[in-house]
Amino acid sequence: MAGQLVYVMGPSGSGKDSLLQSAASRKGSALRLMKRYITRSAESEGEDAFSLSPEAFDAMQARGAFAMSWRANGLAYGIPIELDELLEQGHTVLVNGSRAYCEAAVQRYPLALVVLVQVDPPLLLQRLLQRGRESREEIAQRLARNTALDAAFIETLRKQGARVVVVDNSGDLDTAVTQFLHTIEQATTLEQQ
Ligand SMILES: Nc1ncnc2c1ncn2[C@@H]1O[C@H](COP(=O)(O)OP(=O)(O)OP(=O)(O)O)[C@@H](O)[C@H]1O
Ligand SMILES: O=P(O)(O)OC[C@H]1O[C@H](OP(=O)(O)O)[C@H](O)[C@@H]1O
Repeated sequence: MAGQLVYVMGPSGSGKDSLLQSAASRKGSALRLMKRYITRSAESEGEDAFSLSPEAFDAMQARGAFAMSWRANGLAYGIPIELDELLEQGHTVLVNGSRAYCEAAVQRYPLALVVLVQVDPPLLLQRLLQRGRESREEIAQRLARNTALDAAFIETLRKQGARVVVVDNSGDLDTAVTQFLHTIEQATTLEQQ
């Protein structure tokens, strides 16, 4: 595949969606952002995703409509198979991924650039509460997930040969977007050498 997959992951509330939306909409950006299928009601605040029922999700999965899919936080997530077409065409494509699915993603796309978005832990809770998409109990469950998905797994990924970089989003979003874009530019330049 001639294109570059950029697989972005990180704790809930770390700013993956904000970062991806801002990066893809920066003036002159040629980046493509995959719109996800999520079994979440369309009324929920948040990213621009296709919302569907669990039954419809299963049917799509069965007919091979997803390039990648996973379940987390009581929801199912799917990345449309059109991802492969965009990569074949040579595009740089951004995907909002899951840490738990990362190893499988790298197995399927060994040249993927994996970006871990991090935020100082006290800020995470604050941002999730301010966003107000989940109940307090759901937020607590999302934070508890971080203990199991401790950043130590990054080392395991690197040992397996994956390209993993960290972007800190504890400051203002614009700074993180600039760092993110710089990282992608560097990775794609290196790839072409
Ligand atoms: N740098 C930032 N400074 C202040 N607020 C931010 C920053 N980045 C993101 N936010 C806010 O933090 C909240 C969480 O961000 P966002 O929804 O992008 O995170 P996420 O990683 O996509 O979360 P999830 O995985 O749960 O969907 C949002 O309300 C967003 O506006
Ligand atoms: O915890 P891990 O496995 O990294 O990610 C789980 C999933 O949860 C988040 O989605 P959202 O908060 O429902 O939009 C992520 O984007 C990911 O898809």
